[in-house]
Amino acid sequence: MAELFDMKEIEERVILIAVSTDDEDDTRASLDELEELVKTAGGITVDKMIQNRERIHPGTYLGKGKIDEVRERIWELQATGVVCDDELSPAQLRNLEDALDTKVMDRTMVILDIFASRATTSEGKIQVELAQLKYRAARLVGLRSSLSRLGGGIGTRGPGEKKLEMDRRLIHERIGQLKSELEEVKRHRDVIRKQREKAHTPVAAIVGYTNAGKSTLLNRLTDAGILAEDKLFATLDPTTRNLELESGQQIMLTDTVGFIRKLPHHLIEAFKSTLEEAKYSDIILHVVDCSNPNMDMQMHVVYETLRELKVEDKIIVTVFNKIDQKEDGEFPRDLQSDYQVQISAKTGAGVPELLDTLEQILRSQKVYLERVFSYQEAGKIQTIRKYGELLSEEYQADGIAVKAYVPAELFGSLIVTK
Ligand SMILES: Nc1nc2c(ncn2[C@@H]2O[C@H](COP(=O)(O)OP(=O)(O)OP(=O)(O)O)[C@@H](O)[C@H]2O)c(=O)[nH]1
Ligand SMILES: [Mg+2]
Repeated sequence: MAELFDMKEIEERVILIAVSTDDEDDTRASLDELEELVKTAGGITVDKMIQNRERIHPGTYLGKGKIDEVRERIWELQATGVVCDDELSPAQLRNLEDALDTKVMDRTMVILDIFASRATTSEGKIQVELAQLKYRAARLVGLRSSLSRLGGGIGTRGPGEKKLEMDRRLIHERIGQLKSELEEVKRHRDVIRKQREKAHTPVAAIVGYTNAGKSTLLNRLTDAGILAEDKLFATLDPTTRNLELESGQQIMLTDTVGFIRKLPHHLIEAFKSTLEEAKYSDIILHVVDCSNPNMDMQMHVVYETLRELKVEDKIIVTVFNKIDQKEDGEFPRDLQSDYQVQISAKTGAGVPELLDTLEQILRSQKVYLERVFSYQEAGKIQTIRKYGELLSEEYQADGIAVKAYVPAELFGSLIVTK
């Protein structure tokens, strides 16, 4: 699919537009974020305009007066297009394009475009293409009437429409094909997950708003060598690395794609198997950029998205990151989570506390075991060493006295004498 902003030709200079239905500060923050998204996608923002309205205009997104104003600004600034901060309906897109006589894009298109340029693995590419096609298929239905209008009078099927019928069929065929490819990838993922479960290695998923510092944290903890950038959606594909804690306990850490407000629905659907990494984890590490003025809203979006993905009843550690950059001395709080730590993934401050917290959680999920194992049972002590935490072992005449924390599911097999 073609790039949204054609970087090879002249610069794309766009005006960002939003409709504010209640809190204007919030709309402004959302527009600032859209500017970042546009920049990441290769475009330049030349102006930002907000219309205060009771609700979004169902036919044209903006009201008539504002449309005239925007048209004038486009001319003054020689803008090449506009980007709306909400996902437009097919009709809104068409009407606004007609009214402004310029290229109209929306937030969803920009996000899809960034995802498309970031996807590197075949899974990522399949997921992006699927999301793009679904978005496009919906728009084609809308475009039909306008194109057939071009084709001829009432009752004549215009050439435009015939082509669209064909496009639509091809698109649906391709969607079907992509879906079955995704199924295959998913099966593979399930196999790996089962293996992990069998190995009794706990998994922690690193989630959070885009640009919070998730990849930087994983790199800090495991030398994962993942690209961490001051750009939105630097990471699309999940990376998993093993980490050995001080007690010898192993834990798998998975870095995931970041969340953002108004994350397009088709993207969530297409990226479900990637986003679901969090669902199959034992612990959620929620990384929050506590130097960001919109921290509260970002945390809210993360919780909402987790709910949407049905990630429930998990132990959550809120990792307040970038404390090195936080200006006020206030202590950030998250009332929704069980554990909280403050760190700087960049400088390493607070990381030992985070590791301690992980040990503490994993230990609390284990049961205490104190028993004398006969010498024939020495193999079981190996098992404890591997999956649990061996506190002490003492060689006595009648066997080996052991004190340890072991995973609950192994407890039964360790106390029966064979
Ligand atoms: N000052 C400071 N900057 C940080 C810290 N942690 C991360 N960063 C910076 O924040 C930016 C984003 O970091 P990433 O690790 O790529 O963030 P991410 O959450 O993985 O972002 P996405 O993959 O895009 O969702 C980078 O420029 C990092 O260098 C920190 O503790 N302090
Ligand atoms: Mg990342």
